[in-house]
Amino acid sequence: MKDMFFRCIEWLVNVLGRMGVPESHRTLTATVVLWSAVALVVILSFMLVRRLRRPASREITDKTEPVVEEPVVEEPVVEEPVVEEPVVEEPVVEEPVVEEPVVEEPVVEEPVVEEPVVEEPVVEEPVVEEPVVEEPVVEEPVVEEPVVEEPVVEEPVVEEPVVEEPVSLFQRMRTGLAKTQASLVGRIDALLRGCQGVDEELLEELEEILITADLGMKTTQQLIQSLEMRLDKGQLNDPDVLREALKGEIRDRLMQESAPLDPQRATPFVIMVVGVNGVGKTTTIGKLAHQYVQQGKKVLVGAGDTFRAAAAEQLEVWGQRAGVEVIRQAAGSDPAAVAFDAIKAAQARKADVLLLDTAGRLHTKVNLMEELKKIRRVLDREMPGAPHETLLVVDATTGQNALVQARLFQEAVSVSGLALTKLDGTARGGMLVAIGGELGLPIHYVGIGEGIEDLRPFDPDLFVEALFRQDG
Ligand SMILES: Nc1nc2c(ncn2[C@@H]2O[C@H](COP(=O)(O)OP(=O)(O)OP(=O)(O)O)[C@@H](O)[C@H]2O)c(=O)[nH]1
Repeated sequence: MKDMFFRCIEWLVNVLGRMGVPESHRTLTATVVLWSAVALVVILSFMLVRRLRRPASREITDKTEPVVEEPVVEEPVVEEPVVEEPVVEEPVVEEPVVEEPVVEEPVVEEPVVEEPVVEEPVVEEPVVEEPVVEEPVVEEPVVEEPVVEEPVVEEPVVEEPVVEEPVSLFQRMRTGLAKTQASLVGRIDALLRGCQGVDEELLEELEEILITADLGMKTTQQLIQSLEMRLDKGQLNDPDVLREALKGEIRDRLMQESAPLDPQRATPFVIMVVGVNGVGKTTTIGKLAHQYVQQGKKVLVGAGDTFRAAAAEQLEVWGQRAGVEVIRQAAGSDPAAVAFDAIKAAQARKADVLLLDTAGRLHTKVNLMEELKKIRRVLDREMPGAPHETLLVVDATTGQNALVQARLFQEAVSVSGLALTKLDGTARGGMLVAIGGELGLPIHYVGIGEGIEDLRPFDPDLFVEALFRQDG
């Protein structure tokens, strides 16, 4: 065996020599080749043996009959005693290994030629994004069912005619005259209540009540004299008759003097408005302007109160409310000059009515009265007969002082009529009768509030009824 091995080596060395392998490498190469061949033979043999053995085993497997699993009858397991046989260990005869001398030949390392790695370019296929085809959302139309509103059958509101006048005016008068009613009529009723008849003594007590209720001395005496005459004639035998007679006398006094303003008398119809500070002149002019505009008249307003700075502005406000033009000059200018401008403008613009405001500073009454006289002269010069009305505005809550004021203005500018303001307040109705009785002046208007509509023609009947009302 050994010889055969060395002979093979020799043979291989020769073959390698013929192949041109250098001598120094031949033996080693031959040894390696031979051992490799031996190893290859051994491996092939082993594989051949395994291949030959496999079919037999497969056949056995194929021929295996199906296992019929019989019911397992579990018999009692009789455990037999395990007789452990003694293991006879055979002596291992180790053959002596003959180590052959290893001839180490220098290893010639062949240069490793590394082949260049050719990296194939990665061709990135373009990602073709398929377009997302969004299916259109077909919104189904919301079919709103029509709300069938049942027709609201509004029953016709049958507005009953509200008879505002004279009811509301009467109510306001009643409220405004409550104080007078208590101090005058209330006391008269208390006096007459227990009386069986009417005599001089009763009339004297009545006289006292009238004087203290703002009717003034002169008016009171006139009234008592008239009642005494009736008593003498035997017409006053009952307290109720006396009450009705007094009521009639007061109404007559108010009625006698009352006369409506008549703007038809002249064009322009000039109304000069006078009165002391704060009685309601400007407000009354605004309300009057509104009334005339409502009647379809062309109205102009002259701001003759140049003394109080804010007076003209206040009048402008009322002018705007009523929709009329206001003729004015700077504060402090001559009121007569304003009167001149105003009447000229009224004539030029063919106004139907000219309302002229004036100052009301009573503390400089001499100057005031002179000023008012001058205004009158200017107006009369520009339009003979003007002013056609000189309206004295009196605050109904003033009492006896109103009578004093009225006398003053009457003397200076010959007042032709009255406008009684604030009758919706705590008016002193007795004073009204006094002014009418003593000065013989008609009461044209009453103011029953601060609104533009709150000016009413004076109605003596209504006034007396409100004053002499009996509660309950
Ligand atoms: N309750 C009530 N108030 C009134 C009435 N008339 C006027 N007034 C108020 O009285 C106040 C004075 O009114 P004005 O019109 O400014 O008085 P005036 O006389 O012009 O005053 P001067 O410009 O200072 O001279 C205001 O507050 C008005 O609103 C009325 O009839 N009833």
